[in-house]
Amino acid sequence: MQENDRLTRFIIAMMVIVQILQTAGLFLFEEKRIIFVYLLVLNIVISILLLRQARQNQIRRFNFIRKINDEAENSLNATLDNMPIGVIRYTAESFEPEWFNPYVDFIYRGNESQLTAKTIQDIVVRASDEGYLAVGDRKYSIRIDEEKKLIYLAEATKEAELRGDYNDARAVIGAISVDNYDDATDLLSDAERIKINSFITSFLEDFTKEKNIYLRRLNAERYYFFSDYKTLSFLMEDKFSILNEFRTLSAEQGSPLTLSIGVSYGFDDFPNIGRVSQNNLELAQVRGGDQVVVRENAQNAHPVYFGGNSESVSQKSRTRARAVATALKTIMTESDNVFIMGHRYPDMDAFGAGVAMKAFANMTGKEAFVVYDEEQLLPDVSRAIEMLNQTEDGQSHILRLQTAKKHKKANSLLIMVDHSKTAQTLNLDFYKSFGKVVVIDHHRRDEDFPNQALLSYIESSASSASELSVELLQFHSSGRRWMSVPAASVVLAGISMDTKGFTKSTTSRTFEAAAYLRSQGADNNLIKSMMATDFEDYKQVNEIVLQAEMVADKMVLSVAPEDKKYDSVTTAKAADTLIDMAGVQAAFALSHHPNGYISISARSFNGFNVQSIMEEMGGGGHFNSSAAQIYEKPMAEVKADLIQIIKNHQEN
Ligand SMILES: Nc1ncnc2c1ncn2[C@@H]1O[C@H](COP(=O)(O)O[C@H]2[C@@H](O)[C@H](n3cnc4c(N)ncnc43)O[C@@H]2COP(=O)(O)O)[C@@H](O)[C@H]1O
Ligand SMILES: [Mn+2]
Repeated sequence: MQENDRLTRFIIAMMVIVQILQTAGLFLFEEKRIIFVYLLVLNIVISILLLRQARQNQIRRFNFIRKINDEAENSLNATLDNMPIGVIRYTAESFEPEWFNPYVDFIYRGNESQLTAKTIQDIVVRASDEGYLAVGDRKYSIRIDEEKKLIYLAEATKEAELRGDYNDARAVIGAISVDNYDDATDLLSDAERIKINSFITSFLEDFTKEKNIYLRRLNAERYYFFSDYKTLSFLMEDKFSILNEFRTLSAEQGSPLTLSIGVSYGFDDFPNIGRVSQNNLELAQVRGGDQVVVRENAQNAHPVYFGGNSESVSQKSRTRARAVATALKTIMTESDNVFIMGHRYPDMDAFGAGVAMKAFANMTGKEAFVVYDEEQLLPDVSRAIEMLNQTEDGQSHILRLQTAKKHKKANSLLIMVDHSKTAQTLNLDFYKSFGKVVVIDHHRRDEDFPNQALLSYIESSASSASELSVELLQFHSSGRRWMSVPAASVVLAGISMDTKGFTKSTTSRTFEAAAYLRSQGADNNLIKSMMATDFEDYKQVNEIVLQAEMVADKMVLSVAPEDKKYDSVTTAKAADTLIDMAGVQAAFALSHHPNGYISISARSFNGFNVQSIMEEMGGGGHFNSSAAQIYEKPMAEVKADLIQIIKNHQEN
């Protein structure tokens, strides 16, 4: 601005001088030639002066801009050097640090962690999770300039603490149920019952008091608690060791009590947090009890399981069976007809439960059909169908899928037996065509549960789905005998298969169900001929058994010859055979299945949990009898993975 003023003033002064000199020239010189020369010289001098002045101005301006630039650069460097924000530039491909300011040095000075490509990759990942970078006891917020590959780190220890406090303050509601309370106290004297009640109450009160948790007793077997997420995270880190303590102490008291706990948490909507905790409790119970299920009150939140380290305790209560039988009668009465379907490749238990539920529907006055698929028939079930087909009722009501579809009406009811995962159902399209579904199962409930289920009777402590179905039959008010001798025999064969001839997973209820079926005419000879093993099948089972090797302490594993394929029953029978051998606590049989996957059957006894091992392999099942199907992996890799998981379980 000053430069411009100076130039303007200089030009005005020059013009005034030129004007004066020209006027003076005109008066002084008379001859035109002299005047011309005079004016020419004057113009040249003036132009030279003007040009000099303009040049000087330009130099001055350049110097001024350079000075400003130098000052700006110095102050930027000073800012980068001194500002309390870390700036890191990294390479696009390898995340190597390329340049960083002194504050980054300050962040890492005296700390074990160093700025490496790995650290930078972690920082970039954390930034997308809206997380903080922790270095020593300080935390830094992260901003990333993706385009310029720049990371900005600003001290945010306080902010992170506040955010942590905010999350830690989330409300937690829990529901606790004492498993097996009715059965454990049924035959006790009043004094003994009071002793057990006082043990439960004082155990839970001591525990919650120590952890600063609010506890409320609803009745002898049901409690609720209220806390915050900080306390819950301690309990989760501790893997809810309260389960083990309670189980051990109650065993010392002489009663087989365990706890099931459902927990949920969130910021608001307390009624829903309470509802989710209640659902989680039910999930813990149907998974077999002695466990905790934690799930946040948020859409798509997944449940986290703790415990489940003891075999299912008998939780079935007659009250529940009666209530389910009553509700089922109502649902059936409101339906046009009833279809019953087992899992894929239904076994004798699935088929037996189907036959029993058909009898239940008939007792309710409804027509019912047991559905099978010719492409998915096991030999024993095939023999059972043949036997039932010899009766007129069997011919018309044990139906192939295609025929069953013709009988289906808009208001038909589907009963899923011996499974609760939709992915395992005999035919997914047929299942999807029903608006009303009831589930009767003895497997632990998991995700992939039918969302149109009106009612479920799931008891993982029951020996079989056939046992559960018979229990419902017993609570049907109609006293008439509804089952033919072959039908009662098929149902008893179902219980017999899942209990390996009444030698495993039996309770007094199993024998009550068997006695009921005998009273309906179940015939041992029919059962034996249905369940007989073919000679060829027997040889195949032995082929697998002969490959057995001990892979860890009391752990036997057998891989079937790889050039042959075996159905899942053969593999299951091989595992059944191996678990009966002396010194074996868990047995695993692996084979190539005709459907292209590798099937694993796992069996155990004496408190070893094969369910969690199979869950890690992507399958599931029961504590003592589980399986998995592995796709697109070579046998050697599946075997190595399995051995590693077995060893990890043994170490823990
Ligand atoms: N992917 C899975 N997810 C969850 N649970 C699974 C999965 N795959 C299997 N399971 C369950 O695991 C157990 C054990 O299965 P398994 O295949 O090893 O054994 C079942 C049958 O193959 C077997 N079986 C059928 N007929 C006979 C027979 N005549 N003799 C001997 N064994 C036979 O018995 C098991 C049936 O068990 P159930 O369905 O629980 O009644 C199993 O629970 C799968 O559902
Ligand atoms: Mn079963």
